[in-house]
Amino acid sequence: MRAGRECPTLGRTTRRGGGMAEVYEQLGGPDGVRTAVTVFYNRITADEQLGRWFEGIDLDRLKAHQRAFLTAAFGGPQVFSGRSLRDAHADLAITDAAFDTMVSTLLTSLADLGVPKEAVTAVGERLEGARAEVVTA
Ligand code: HEM
Repeated sequence: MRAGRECPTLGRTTRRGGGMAEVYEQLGGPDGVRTAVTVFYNRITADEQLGRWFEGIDLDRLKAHQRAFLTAAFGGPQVFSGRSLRDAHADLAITDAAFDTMVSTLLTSLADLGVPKEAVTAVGERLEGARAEVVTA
C-alpha cells in the first residue's frame, strides 16, 4: 500500500510515512538528523514566545526535551523519564499557541532540510495527537 492511503481495516494505524526510520533516512542518517536537531534547536531558542518556558532551564535538560520531542515527532519508542506527558507538563501552563510554534518550527525545519511533504505532514499529525496532554492553559 502506498504511504498516505488508509487501510480499510486498520485505518490510521497503517504506516503513512514519517515514521522514525523513514524520517531518519530522508534526513540523510545520523549526520542529517544532527543537522536537523541543530537547526530546530537554534530556531526554538531564538523564539521570543517560547523563551518563557525554556529560559533558565539548563542546557542538558533542554537537550533532553528536544530529544523527547523529536522522538515523539518521528514516532520512535518513548525514551522519557517515568512521567507521563500530561504529568510532565501539568504545571507549565503551556498554551495552544506555544504548542503550535514548537510544531510548526519543527515542520518548517524538516521541510527546509528536504524531507518530503507527505512525511512532514505525517509528523505534524502525530504531534497533534499529543496536544491534549501537553497544552494546559
Ligand atoms: C509532543 C510534544 C512534547 C513532548 C513529547 C514533550 C516531552 C517532554 C517530556 C518527556 C518532559 C519531561 C522531562 C522529564 O521528566 O524530565 C517534558 C518537560 C517539559 N516540557 Fe515538554 N514536550 C512536548 C511539548 C512541549 C511544549 C510545546 C513546551 C513549551 C512550549 C514544552 C515545555 C516543557 C518544559 C518547560 C518541561 C520541563 C523541563 C524541565 O524542567 O526539565 N514541552 N516535555
